[in-house]
Order: sequence, then C-alpha cells, then structure tokens
Amino acid sequence: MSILEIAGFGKRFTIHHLDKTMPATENIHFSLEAGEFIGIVGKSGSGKSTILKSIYRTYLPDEGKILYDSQRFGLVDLSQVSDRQMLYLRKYEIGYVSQFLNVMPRTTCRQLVTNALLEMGESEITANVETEKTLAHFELDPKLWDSYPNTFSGGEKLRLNIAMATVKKPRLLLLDEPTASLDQQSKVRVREMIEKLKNNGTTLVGIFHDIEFMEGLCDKVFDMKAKKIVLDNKVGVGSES
Ligand SMILES: Nc1ncnc2c1ncn2[C@@H]1O[C@H](COP(=O)(O)OP(=O)(O)OP(=O)(O)O)[C@@H](O)[C@H]1O
Repeated sequence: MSILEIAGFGKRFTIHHLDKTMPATENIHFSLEAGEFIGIVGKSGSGKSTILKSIYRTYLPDEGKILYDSQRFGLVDLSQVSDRQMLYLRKYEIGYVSQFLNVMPRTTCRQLVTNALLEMGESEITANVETEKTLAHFELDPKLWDSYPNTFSGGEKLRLNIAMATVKKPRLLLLDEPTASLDQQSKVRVREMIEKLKNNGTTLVGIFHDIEFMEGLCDKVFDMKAKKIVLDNKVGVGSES
C-alpha cells in the first residue's frame, strides 16, 4: 500500500488586484511506497513547490486528494484533516525543509536541534549527544552552536534547517530545494544524510535544481510537463533511454 498518493491534485491562485484566477498546476497524480524517494522536476513556476506546500498543508488544494497513510491516524486526506491532527503530523511524522529558515527567535542553534529531539521524546542526554553529532555532520562551526541563527550566512541557515528536520527522522520528508545555495562539500553532507534516512525507511519527496544531485538517489522522477513519472527504477520506466 502507498504511504502517499496525490490524486487529481489541482491548485489555483487568485490575484486579487488583477481580479484573475490562475492555475498553479492541475491533474497531478503520483504515489509512493514507504521508503521511496520521488524527485519532482519541471521548469520554474510549473507548480513543484505548490505540491510540496499542499502536502505540508501550507496550501489547500482546489481539486484532488492528498492521501497519507499516517502512523497515528491511519489513512487520511491531508487536505481534510483537522488543524490539531496536522500539527501532530508536522511534529512527529512529516518534515519540511525549504531554503528559508523560520525559527523561534532568541533560540540558539544548539537549542533548536535539541528541542526538535526532545519533542520526539528523546532523553536530555541522548538529545544533547545527537545534537552535537548532527551539527558536526553538517559542518556547522562549533563557534556557532551557541549563537542565534539570525546572523548566520545563507548556507549556515540552510544546514541548520536540514539538521533540525533530519534529526527527527521523519516518516515523510519534503525537501524544497534544500541545497540551493550550498557548496559542493555541504551538498555531499546533505546527500549522505538523505541516504541514511532512506536506509532507515524515511519516504522523501524532493525538488532539486541540481539534477546531478538527484542521480542515483531518487527511485522515481515526476515530470511536471509530461505530468507523469518519467523514471521508475523499480519498473524500469526511462531506464532504456
Ligand atoms: N501564494 C501564492 N499566490 C499567488 N500565486 C502563487 C502563490 N504561490 C505560487 N503561486 C504561483 O503558482 C505558480 C507555481 O508556483 P511554484 O512556486 O509552485 O512553482 P515552482 O515550480 O516551485 O517554481 P520554482 O522552480 O521557480 O521554485 C507560479 O506561477 C506562482 O507565481
């Protein structure tokens, strides 16, 4: 059974000052088995982020269903669950990483990662050890660990963002161009973490500008233009070309 199924998804935006409604995307169908990684590709403005934001319920779809087989509530349509259920799922099951860091003010880098672990029910001792391991993995300079991230560089913020999401080992992780402003070395670190999460059973949906980065990592690739899966390693779609 699929852990995630997007069925007939469509989203429109109303541009009020133009009194116009524009489709962001429509007729999107794909599904994922637990532990798979799907990459979404397509040109800028084709609606890739809109799909991810709708899975995370930042946006509500206008058409279709977003079926998620949750551990806590069983099979749910993420566009229909209550706010309380969605908060639970965001806290314990579904992670989202974008290029932007949006965190509690006056909280240090170390506290942010530790809090994420404590939220998942880890003991304080484990949380402290795991925090340092994770910050070191993403090569955040120890000098930064007890600083507030509002002064961090773009790449440092991004690495902290990824650290906070991945340390929770979510069941479903949504990656919206998380490597956009990273150097090669940091990208390798992100890739290693994704591989580790995948090996531990995390299901991933990702958008990456850098197609090379996705190579060998994705089980499936969904193309926004063709509106279909163009590569499926399991059934061999696309493998002949
Ligand atoms: N909140 C919003 N209000 C109005 N229009 C929006 C909103 N969010 C997205 N759109 C529009 O929906 C379309 C799809 O946007 P989306 O960000 O999903 O594209 P994308 O494929 O992720 O693009 P990129 O690769 O440039 O990030 C765009 O035309 C965008 O302008």
